[in-house]
Amino acid sequence: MRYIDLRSDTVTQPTEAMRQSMLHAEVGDDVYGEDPSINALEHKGAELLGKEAALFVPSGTMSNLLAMMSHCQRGEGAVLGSASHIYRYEAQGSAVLGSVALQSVPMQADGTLALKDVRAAIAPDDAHFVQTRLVCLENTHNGKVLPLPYLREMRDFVDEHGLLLHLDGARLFNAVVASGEPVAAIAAPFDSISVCLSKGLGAPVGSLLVGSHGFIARARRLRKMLGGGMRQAGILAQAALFALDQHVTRLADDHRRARRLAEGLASLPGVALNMEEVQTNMVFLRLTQGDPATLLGFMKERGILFSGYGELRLVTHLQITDDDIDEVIDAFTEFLNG
Ligand SMILES: Cc1ncc(COP(=O)(O)O)c(CN[C@H](C(=O)O)[C@H](C)O)c1O
Repeated sequence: MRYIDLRSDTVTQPTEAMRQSMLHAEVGDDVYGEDPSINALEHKGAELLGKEAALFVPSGTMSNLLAMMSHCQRGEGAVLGSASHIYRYEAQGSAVLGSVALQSVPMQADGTLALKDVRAAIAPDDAHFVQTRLVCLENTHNGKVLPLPYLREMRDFVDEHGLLLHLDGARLFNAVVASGEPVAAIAAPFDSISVCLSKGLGAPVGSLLVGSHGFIARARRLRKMLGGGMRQAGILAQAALFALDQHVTRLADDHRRARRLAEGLASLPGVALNMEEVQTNMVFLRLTQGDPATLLGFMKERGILFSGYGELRLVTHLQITDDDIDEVIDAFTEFLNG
């Protein structure tokens, strides 16, 4: 059975054209630095984001972990949003494996961290406290694009306080397409950026961690220590190169479909949905009538999957079509008009 799978853009599958590209990838042993496709991808990633170097990493979670461990020594602290992926959905790996203290602050409705909250979280220079070293942002956050002026303001803030700045840019290219800003402009304020290739871009595996030569050299050693050294993974890197060439501008289709889905659902009785938050490929909604678990079961019977409890999340992506959007709106209408 083919599902209309709106659980996440992590479910994207390689297209036939991408598979053909993968088939002919040049490969080598990446631990020796000899995989031509991985080297090409890392070079392209660094160049695109305007940084010195990049590292191909098996997952976004590992990419963020390497950033935290490369920036922060054992016992140093990182300030990040309490609803950020690094804080909530990466098993606190930075703390467990990297001994980095995670200093969470509230996230504002638009996905930003209030400077006053970040300032308050910075530990005083006193042996009773950790030494705060890093601030982490997430763009997009729950599908919302962080404004470029805010990113530049945060850069000035961390410079003022002698801190470093990391971006969890799992959906960076969604932010690029939605904002119209060049990727290098969005990346410029950050010391390091993690970019997922396996979400909306449609590669089967992988992320790129981008930063300075020294930072990436440390991250490369830590990746090996964590067992992330890869051999002939150029097959995967070639998919990512294909995605960067062919799947960036089409993210606008995902955004258009998400907006159309949201507009179709927002008008239904029993749905609470904020259209202003539908900025890229994610639609969040709450039911004001009916039980979310009952809805999820009703939808699954009709071959429609999405996630969330309380607040529901529907994510459009490479394999979601215009007809799928119509079908989902019709199914919601049937459920809510009972
Ligand atoms: C902002 C951000 N940063 C990092 C990651 C981790 O990427 P992976 O480790 O899954 O490759 C994710 C994955 N997000 C997944 C999803 O959205 O379905 C789940 C929640 O882990 C993410 O959303």
